[in-house]
Amino acid sequence: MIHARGLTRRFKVRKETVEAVRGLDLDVEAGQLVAFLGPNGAGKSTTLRMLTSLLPPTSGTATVAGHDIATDPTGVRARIGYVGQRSGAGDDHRCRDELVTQGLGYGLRWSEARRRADEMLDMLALRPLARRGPATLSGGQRRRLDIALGLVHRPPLLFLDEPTTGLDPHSRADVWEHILRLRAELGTTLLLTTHYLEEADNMAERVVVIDHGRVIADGTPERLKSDLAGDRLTVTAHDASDAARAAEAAVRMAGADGVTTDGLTVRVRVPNAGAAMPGFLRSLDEAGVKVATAETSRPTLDDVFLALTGRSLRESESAGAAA
Ligand SMILES: Nc1ncnc2c1ncn2[C@@H]1O[C@H](COP(=O)(O)OP(=O)(O)OP(=O)(O)O)[C@@H](O)[C@H]1O
Repeated sequence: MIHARGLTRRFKVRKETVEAVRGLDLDVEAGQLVAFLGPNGAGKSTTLRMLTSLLPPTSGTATVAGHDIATDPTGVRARIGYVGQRSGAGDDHRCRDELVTQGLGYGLRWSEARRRADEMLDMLALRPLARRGPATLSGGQRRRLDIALGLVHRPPLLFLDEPTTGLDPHSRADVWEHILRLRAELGTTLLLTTHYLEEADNMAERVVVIDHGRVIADGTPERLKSDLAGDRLTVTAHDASDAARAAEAAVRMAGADGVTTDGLTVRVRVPNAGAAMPGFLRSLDEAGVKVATAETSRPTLDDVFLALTGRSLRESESAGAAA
């Protein structure tokens, strides 16, 4: 559905050149739900805008839904939906009229445009709001209307740029429920961007991590976490000498990696925490180490980002927000 090679975009800002996307390769098969995850300014939106043919690449090539973004942008646009960060709905028309107008814009006949508009209103639970103007909708309802507008011509591929940013947790869950239902019912291939680690982890079957315009990791959330971050065992020792001996025992443990001590707390990365903990506790007991608490933890996608970049995605986000 998407095949991109060496996709690159530079911007000239005064005398400086910003390399927004650097040599991106990407293949997305039909039916996948792919999340682009990365901090502010990583190049996620720029990539989406190139793949949707809204922005020409500086170099590189891509075919999207079988059409070349450079030589056949019209062919690309007819086969995709794009929901940008800013709402595409105007404020002058009622929701249903917006949808019908959008359908007509895609070359549908009147009767077909009306039928599709009604179908989308039902699918995104907007029917009770059909006669309202977009300006009167809540953030979550408006996002659902944007998604309906992106889907009115039934594209096989839908791009969503931060579909849930700025929404409260309830509305985010609601938008997700609709996205997942659309996918199940229409089989739409979905490529979306998000800042929310938990969303990418829970909802996407494939996460493409982007940083400084490059893909730095690509895989299922489970795979990324086990390959790049690993599970963790954490024990809190009774006193400093116990902590030192616990750290020594951790270093000797088979498969252990990255032992750190913080006061009385010793942390160690292992491939499978559940399997490793009983043996670790036995070795501590044999060494006469007194343990106050012991716990296992699974890594998050933030641990993956940290392992890859040395930065936390959450910290990069707040730094970006403050900038
Ligand atoms: N039109 C433009 N002119 C100049 N620089 C731009 C332009 N569009 C994007 N950039 C720069 O390119 C880089 C990537 O921006 P982009 O919007 O793709 O990032 P992003 O990952 O989508 O970030 P966010 O999560 O904040 O939306 C940033 O440094 C940004 O400032």
